Amino acid sequence: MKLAMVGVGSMGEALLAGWLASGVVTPDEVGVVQRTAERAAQLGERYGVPAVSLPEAAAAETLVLAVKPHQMGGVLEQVAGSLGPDTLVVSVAAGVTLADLEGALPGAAVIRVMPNTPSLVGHGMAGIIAGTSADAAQTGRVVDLMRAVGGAMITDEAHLDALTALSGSGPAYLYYVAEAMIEAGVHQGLPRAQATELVNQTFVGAAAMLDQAGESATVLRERVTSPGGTTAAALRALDDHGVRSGFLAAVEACARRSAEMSRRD
Ligand SMILES: NC(=O)C1=CN([C@@H]2O[C@H](COP(=O)(O)OP(=O)(O)OC[C@H]3O[C@@H](n4cnc5c(N)ncnc54)[C@H](O)[C@@H]3O)[C@@H](O)[C@H]2O)C=CC1
Ligand SMILES: O=C(O)[C@@H]1CCC=N1
Repeated sequence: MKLAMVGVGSMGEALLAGWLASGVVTPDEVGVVQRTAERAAQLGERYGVPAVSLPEAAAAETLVLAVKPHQMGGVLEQVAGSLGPDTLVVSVAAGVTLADLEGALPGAAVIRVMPNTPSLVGHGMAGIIAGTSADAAQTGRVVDLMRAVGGAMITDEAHLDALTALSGSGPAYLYYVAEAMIEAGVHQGLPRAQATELVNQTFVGAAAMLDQAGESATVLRERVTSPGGTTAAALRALDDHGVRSGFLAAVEACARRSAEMSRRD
């Protein structure tokens, strides 16, 4: 088996669907471990991937662990007993350190990844940290997997809390802003469906500009802001309401929480 996944929830399914859509793996090369037969059947129907046992998964070329952080201890214990000699273990869990993973799986090649859910549509962003026993070819394999569903950045564990606070949790901040803008449009008297279309497409357009226009966010914002015009009035209101410092505080809180989770015992 080329790739097995334990825990196919929000993040696991985003990765699985993205990888299958990209063709980097095919359904016959994949196995999923699920807790309920119902969910396993659903994934089989949706993606054509078979359910496998945990020992079978633990012998795969690449074993992706995508359970919640507090579920990881139990899963690692089970994996340890049947890990294949050449199996590369990839954990996407926040707050489960390389030391935790390598302590539970002595001698195993382990790589930590912090992905995000836009992997589902091929626009993810992932931070990648190789453990002490992972070689360059194994790291390259994970980089290829993550590039198949978006961007990938090799980093070190010291930067992972900050990376989590930007790209790991970041999509939620943008959805939050989108929700607030839609609500504001409704307050202005627009039908909700129209407000939603206007906001969603504005996000798509602004994201494409950040990606493709070759200009910084600052330059792009300045181009929208006519002196003394409507945008300047709006941005002034955002500053008056502390939105910029709200984002600084949010990123700090996220990074702090990520660090706390890594220290739990
Ligand atoms: N949701 C997100 O945007 C991101 C999540 N992550 C990480 O991904 C991991 C999963 O998060 P979510 O997908 O949001 O959680 P989730 O709760 O949606 O998914 C976890 C899945 O694991 C399954 N599971 C639990 N124990 C299992 C076991 N022993 N055997 C087989 N399956 C088992 C659950 O049934 C569930 O489907 C977490 O560690 C999180 O830190 C990382 C980056 C982004
Ligand atoms: O909220 C969380 O803990 C996970 C990790 C990054 C995004 N979601």
